[in-house]
Amino acid sequence: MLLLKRIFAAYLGSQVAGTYALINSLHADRASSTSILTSHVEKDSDSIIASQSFENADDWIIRDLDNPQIGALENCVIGPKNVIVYDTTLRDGTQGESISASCDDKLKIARKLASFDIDYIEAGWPGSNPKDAEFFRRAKIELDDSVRSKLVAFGSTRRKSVEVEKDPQIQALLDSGVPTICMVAKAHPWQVTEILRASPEENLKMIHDSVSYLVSLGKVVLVDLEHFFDGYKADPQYALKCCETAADAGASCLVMCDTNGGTMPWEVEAISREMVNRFEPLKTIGIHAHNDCGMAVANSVCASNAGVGLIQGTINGIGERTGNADLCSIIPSLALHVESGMGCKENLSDLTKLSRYVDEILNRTPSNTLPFVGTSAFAHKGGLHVAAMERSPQSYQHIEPELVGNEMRVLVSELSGRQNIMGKMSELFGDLEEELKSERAIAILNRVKALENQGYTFEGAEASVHLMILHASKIYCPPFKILDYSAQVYDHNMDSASRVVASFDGDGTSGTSTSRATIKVRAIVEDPAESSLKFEDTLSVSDGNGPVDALSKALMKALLPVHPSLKGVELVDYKVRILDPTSATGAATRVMIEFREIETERQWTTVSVDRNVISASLNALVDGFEYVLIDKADYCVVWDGD
Ligand SMILES: CC(=O)SCCNC(=O)CCNC(=O)[C@H](O)C(C)(C)COP(=O)(O)OP(=O)(O)OC[C@H]1O[C@@H](n2cnc3c(N)ncnc32)[C@H](O)[C@@H]1OP(=O)(O)O
Ligand SMILES: CC(C)C(=O)C(=O)O
Repeated sequence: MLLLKRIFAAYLGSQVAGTYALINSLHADRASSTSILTSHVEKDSDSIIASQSFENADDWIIRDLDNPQIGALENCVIGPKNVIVYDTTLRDGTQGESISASCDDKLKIARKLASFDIDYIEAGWPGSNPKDAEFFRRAKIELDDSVRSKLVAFGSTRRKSVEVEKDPQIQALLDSGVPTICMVAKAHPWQVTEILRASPEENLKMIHDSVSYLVSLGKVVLVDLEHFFDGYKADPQYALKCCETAADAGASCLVMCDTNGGTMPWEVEAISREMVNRFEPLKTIGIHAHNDCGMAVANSVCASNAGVGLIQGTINGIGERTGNADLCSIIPSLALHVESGMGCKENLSDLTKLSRYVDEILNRTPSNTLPFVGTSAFAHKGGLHVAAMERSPQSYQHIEPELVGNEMRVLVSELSGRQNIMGKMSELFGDLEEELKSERAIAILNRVKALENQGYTFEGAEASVHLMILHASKIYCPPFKILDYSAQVYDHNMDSASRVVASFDGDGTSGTSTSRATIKVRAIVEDPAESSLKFEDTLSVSDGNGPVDALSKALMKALLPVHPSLKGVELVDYKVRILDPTSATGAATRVMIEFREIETERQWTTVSVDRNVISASLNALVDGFEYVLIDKADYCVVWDGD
């Protein structure tokens, strides 16, 4: 107790009353957050005493949490067990190829990140373009004040021959109006002399002037030390000098950047440990890793293991070149495998939604293979895997998918075993007699393997697998079937504008081809007079942009009077793949069609293979319509013999 009093007295000295954290500086102890005591103290008051005893006075350091000029990031609890999550999707993420976000998009993503409780959201470079400046103007009004996340404006140190007060880019950072600023500074002597074309001393002055100016105006400043790891390896003294200059000027956090993404995890861990020993806990140490060697997540996790307190990254790993460290991997890895503390940990089950939302807003096709959040992250294909999963889900999963809001899936393909099919049968029919299930599963499995050998692929077409299982059951009756069909294409002007040569010798008119399809459908309908079901045949004709479009419309026209709910079904994708290109126009084609039901947003895909692309397309269309009707038809009839 006496010791504690002495430490506070020694450290507070001339300080004013305020909130202080007492932190054990022995890094080995950092894993335990009990080594940290935060206390509101009155100067010279005895009330600071906590009912804990402290063994070794020299191991304790006081951090002033009210004064950003001295302190590290506010309320940050450091150590491998606690991490501050810093998102740069809206800044470095948008530096990725083909990624562009409007101001509205950025606001939507910022709101989503805030609802996930990300600690810091780096939202853009206001000195770079009007859109980013507008973002900060609108964010002040449109982002809810109650969100815990802090918005960060990004910029660089002042230009080499410009006074800091007159640097327009620094002014834009101030104009952003946010209290937290992150600025990039060079930390590699070669980069300074060759790229900035400044002297090493000039660079230090640029860092000092820029940080101290912003801090003097009350800003909390993080410094992103560009090329830090390469700089540290080339000239550790200079890299550390850059850090010390930033720290002395009042920066709260020093972020080590692996800008070129070429540093290995063991190097990151060793250098991070040096930095933590030197600067923590008075300053927070952070990491910003790029993925050029595919090491960005590993590097970030290793840095955390060395005691780094802040990790920068982006959602889905988007960013310059091969991207940034993916927060969708780092957050769950640290939360679930390292058991680190994080502000957003409670929202972990929303992670998959967050990942897909960001892709949707940025108009990107989500990558299936993303760890934790991809649709394949918990998809099981190999027969042995699926059989083992049936006995215990732990056999081939590192976590329960629900923890990150994802789901387990079983794929059916030529690599399946009985269990892949039996699982699907249980989903469809509930409890079936085990022997019957196993017998049928083998028959279905053999058919799957034979069809995949012909070019079918079932793992992306679960609706077709579902139908195959139903059709194998003696009691299933499809709600309709096609009795016959024909499709024609008619063109009376081959010089129309749709030919590439039309601009030379055509008459410039638009395409003149017409496609027409005729289809005869037998559907099961209710007979109100008899209170029973009966078959009804309909012949329908439709024109379309091409023969497949005409067939799709004719089929819809025949089915709608019987099944009005089909009105809400649309085709969202139609893929054709030639399976044996050497057969040229006579090649077998695989058609995959993706459907969507607007009301429920349910999506499903069907597959068919045929040497005739029209037949393959019609079969996939029929399967798609049949699949959606299964849930809606509550009857079960056997066809009358034919
Ligand atoms: C590692 C990173 O990802 S850092 C972030 C990178 N992001 C971006 O560049 C996106 C936003 N950038 C932009 O909009 C523009 O590049 C701007 C507005 C910042 C600057 O545009 P311009 O004034 O036309 O400069 P330009 O893009 O050619 O950059 C080169 C200048 O920046 C200076 N510069 C580069 N890094 C720094 C730095 N850390 N501190 C100060 N100046 C720097 C260079 O010395 C050079 O100036 P000089 O010609 O006087 O020597
Ligand atoms: C500005 C910093 C953080 C950066 O993007 C990098 O060094 O890669």
